Amino acid sequence: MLLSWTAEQVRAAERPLLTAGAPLMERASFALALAVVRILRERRGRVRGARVALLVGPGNNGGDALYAGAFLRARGVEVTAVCVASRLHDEGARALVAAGGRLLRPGPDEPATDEPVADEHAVLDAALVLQRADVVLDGVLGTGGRGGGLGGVAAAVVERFVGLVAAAGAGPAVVAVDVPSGVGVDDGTLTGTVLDAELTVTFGGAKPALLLPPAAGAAGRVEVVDIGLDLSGERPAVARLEPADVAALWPRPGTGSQKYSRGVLGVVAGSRRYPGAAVLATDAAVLAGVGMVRYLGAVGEQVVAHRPEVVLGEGRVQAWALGPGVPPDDDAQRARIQGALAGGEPAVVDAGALAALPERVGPHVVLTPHAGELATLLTTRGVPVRREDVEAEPLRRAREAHELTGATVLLKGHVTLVVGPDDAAYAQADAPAWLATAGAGDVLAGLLGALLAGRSDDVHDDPTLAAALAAAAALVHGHAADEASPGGPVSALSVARALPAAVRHLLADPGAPPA
Ligand SMILES: NC(=O)C1=CN([C@@H]2O[C@H](COP(=O)(O)OP(=O)(O)OC[C@H]3O[C@@H](n4cnc5c(N)ncnc54)[C@H](O)[C@@H]3O)[C@@H](O)[C@H]2O)[C@@H](O)CC1
Ligand SMILES: [K+]
Repeated sequence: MLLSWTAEQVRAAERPLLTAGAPLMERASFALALAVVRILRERRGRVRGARVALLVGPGNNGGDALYAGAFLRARGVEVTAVCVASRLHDEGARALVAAGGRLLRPGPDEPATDEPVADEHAVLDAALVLQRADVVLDGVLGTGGRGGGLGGVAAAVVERFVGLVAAAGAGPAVVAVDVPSGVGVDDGTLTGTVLDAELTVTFGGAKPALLLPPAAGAAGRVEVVDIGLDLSGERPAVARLEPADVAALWPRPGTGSQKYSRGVLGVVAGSRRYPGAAVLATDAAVLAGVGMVRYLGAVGEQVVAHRPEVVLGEGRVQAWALGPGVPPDDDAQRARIQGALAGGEPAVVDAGALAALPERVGPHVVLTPHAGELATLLTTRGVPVRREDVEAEPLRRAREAHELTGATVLLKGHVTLVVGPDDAAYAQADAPAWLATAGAGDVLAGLLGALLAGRSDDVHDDPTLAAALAAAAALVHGHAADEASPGGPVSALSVARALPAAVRHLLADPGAPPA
């Protein structure tokens, strides 16, 4: 499991070590320099003679960059620090200069003030230094950053640099120091000017912004460096499940299992207008390995024609998948959905079922909206927001929906967020971009329903488990898409078809990357 901690949690963990004189910055900057050395070797074969530019802000984040620069000088790298704040980490700057590095000061502003930048030429010179480098280290702001992007000289230099790179069609590798400077470290917001990184080297533990959309998109690959912090007593702010975690969560049949003990999923989905949603949801549930699927709705014939395993009509179930392909004006389905939710079994509430959600439910109910549906849900509950607001602050909005409804909330997106009770938050980045296709959500609803049915008793005992299962479903969904069509276009039906292989691979060798 990849875990992340807030800026404050990391600061608190640093404190006792700093008091005891532990060389945290030395550890951080040495690891940072090694990461740069690896990139230089990959990019140009040798380290000596390479050019590295540092973007340096006023605090310890800049200090990390400056010390890393000094280490790189010792390996024969030409290092120039572009200092974009009036303050500077003095010892770091002295170490760099003593090692033969160069300091460039394009202007006097603080990194995020909106004051106009005086000297266009100095800004261009600084941007050219960055553009001509093999690697740029972004050390303007780290955990001390307040979000909202860069300002002042920092923004001017970064914008100019990005323009030069775009015009040239290629540029240096950008490595973010701890986090991309200017992101909302704890909430993952991404506004204003932020330099996109290819790699983020982060210290002591990942920060939420490195997992959460939209900021995670600016972080690139994330490398966590152990600098000796003890965060074991802290509750992580945001987690990301990895294959081994999913293997541990997945219900496996034993020799004594039969279809009822393995879980029966009730599916209320589809309509004459959208029969495919019922087919996809039931297909995914069957193929995810649930004991049995019961279908309730108007298109049973089509469902059974596609999946003869499905049973039609009412009966006992251990969990529900509700809503795919159900239009808001379908009173019969709406009544079934409300009846299902009143029964208290774990349930997935998707698409058309979101409008039938009672005022309050428990966390055993998992909502699976996309950003637009979450905006509608919040608006109807007195928090008027638009889709763009949800996309800008997905964690905050998913939390609001959890607080307003009581449900576990899975917010679909390129990175899927899951929010549940006790501040649980997961950010799963398993889905290839190709998975943004019609019907993919219906497959996820059936898949998650199967998982809830298989672990229904455990969810009753501990409703907080629903959030972990929802995150696991997001991971399996992404792996199935990769399995169905590695690196290429994928249809929802082929994702469902790939579920058995995806699950089999996860259970057999959870350490292996997806096919
Ligand atoms: N404390 C330590 O010993 C260690 C700190 N580390 C590094 O130190 C970083 C944190 O350092 P700092 O706490 O000095 O903070 P930063 O270096 O992130 O930021 C420096 C200062 O910039 C100012 N600032 C923040 N947002 C601003 C804005 N929007 N406009 C203008 N000014 C703004 C604040 O006064 C802030 O303290 C970490 O991200 C990490 O890179 C690492 O070296 C590990 C050890
Ligand atoms: K940074």
